[in-house]
Amino acid sequence: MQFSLVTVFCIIVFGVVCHLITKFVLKPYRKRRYYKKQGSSIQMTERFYPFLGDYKGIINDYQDKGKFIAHYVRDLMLQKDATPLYLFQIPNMVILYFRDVEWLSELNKLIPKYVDREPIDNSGFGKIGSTGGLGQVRSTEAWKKRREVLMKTIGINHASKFIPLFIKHLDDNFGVIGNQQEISFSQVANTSVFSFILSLLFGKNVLDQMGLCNYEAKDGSIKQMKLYDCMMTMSDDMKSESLALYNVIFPELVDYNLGRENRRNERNNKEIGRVLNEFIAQSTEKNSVYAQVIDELKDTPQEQILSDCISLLIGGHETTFMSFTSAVYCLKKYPEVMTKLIKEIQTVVLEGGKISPNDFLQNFNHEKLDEMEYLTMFIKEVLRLHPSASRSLGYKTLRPLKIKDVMIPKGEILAFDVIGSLVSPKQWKDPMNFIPERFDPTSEYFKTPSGKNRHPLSYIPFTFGSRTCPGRSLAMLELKVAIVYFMLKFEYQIEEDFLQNPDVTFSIYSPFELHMKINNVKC
Ligand code: HEM
Repeated sequence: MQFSLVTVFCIIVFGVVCHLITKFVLKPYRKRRYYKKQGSSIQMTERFYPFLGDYKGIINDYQDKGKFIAHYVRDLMLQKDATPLYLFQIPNMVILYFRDVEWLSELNKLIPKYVDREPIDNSGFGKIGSTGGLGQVRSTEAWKKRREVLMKTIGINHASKFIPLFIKHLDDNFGVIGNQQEISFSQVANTSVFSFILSLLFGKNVLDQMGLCNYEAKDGSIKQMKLYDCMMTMSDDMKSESLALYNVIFPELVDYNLGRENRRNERNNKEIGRVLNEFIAQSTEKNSVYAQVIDELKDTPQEQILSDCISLLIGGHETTFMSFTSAVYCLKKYPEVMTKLIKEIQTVVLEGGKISPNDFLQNFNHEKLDEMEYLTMFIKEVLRLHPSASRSLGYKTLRPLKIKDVMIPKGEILAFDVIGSLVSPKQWKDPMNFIPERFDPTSEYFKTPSGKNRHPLSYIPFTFGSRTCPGRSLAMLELKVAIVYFMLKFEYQIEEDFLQNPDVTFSIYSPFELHMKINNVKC
């Protein structure tokens, strides 16, 4: 009996070891060989490790040196031998990055019939409220209808009506800052954008009326926190867990909430859902996006609309405040750009001194924003060189496909390489230089280095096609308002070393925070 138990145990261990070796060594190597045979269109790392794939090399080269991991992908694009595709492999995950306009164009034709959304970001912040919201589900007819209604509610024709609400949230957070104060700009921008999006989605009084979350800390103690603080703390918890080696090797641990930390994250995640649900159940707000969509889509379950709104909250928060932060950083880094923007604010917004900054901020005239051509070019350049989302969400091939000369099997994860595409030396002159004029048709930088017109898919900070960012118009408006607001109100100073550090960027997962000193509060 004893012998047979030992035998069974040995067989099980042997089986598990064989399974792990197949899954983490043989299959990844086979996949690599498969794509190598597909021709020269696909680049992959030279240092590929059993069990770890590309992970170790990238961590060594980037994370450990305090650099932003996505710059690894961007820097590949700047190499002479850059190929249209890049294969990124970590143990249980393979992503084929598309970064050439012709290939992106081919991919676009296949979405959503043959290639559709696959939620692969479940280990990071994407997991918060991941109950199958707008950005996490397949492109069904029902999804399309909900997306249309949500976009109509937050889209450009309506977005300008949210300006007073946004200014109020900017005032609540920036208005308390005094002369000579040292601040974490990232923190203040983060809170402003989050509280605005939350109010827009669920109601003006959401922050006063919403209950507290019972956040479970690492040591098991429970802390009562406001929703915002809870989400931010959880975001940090989840980001650090998503980079933990055991979760990278076994993403199932995250999927099924196994392990102490993953279980704790899941409990905290549910707590956020509970607080939001409680608030919605007792809210009488009629003008919120949530209430309007409920009103229009009577047949759609309310939980679905709540999940969609959480998708908007998550999609529209970090991306936007990070871009705002990059903009303020770039203005100090490139003083000539700051001078041009100040001039435009003086002429267009303040009408050469006829209007005072205070008056303008109290009666924000959004039509003036449309006249600010330099501001628009500046924001476009910020989003090009500092995209806050460095790649698209995941797309999955629903059947084997041939794109140009490459056969891609069913079930492969594809992504738009946003950060790489935006510096493609074929499309952009001096791609690493910050030149807002490259969006001015009269500028020499408007064309490609070979003098042609740039391909429409060369500029993809929000990607394109049927799954493009639904919040892009709102985001552009928010950025314009926030930048003009900040410039009218403050003179500021950023440490020179930080300004000169070429690695600094503000993006999801980037390791930087912007600190500054306020030299003067102007109004
Ligand atoms: C500067 C700000 C923003 C940037 C750079 C940005 C960028 C992106 C990118 C790259 C994607 C992935 C698209 C794809 O997978 O092809 C995306 C998706 C998404 N974004 Fe944004 N975004 C921003 C602001 C917003 C805002 C303000 C909202 C909502 C209020 C929002 C909501 C979403 C949602 C819901 C998705 C998923 C779309 C889907 O799968 O159908 N984003 N965004």
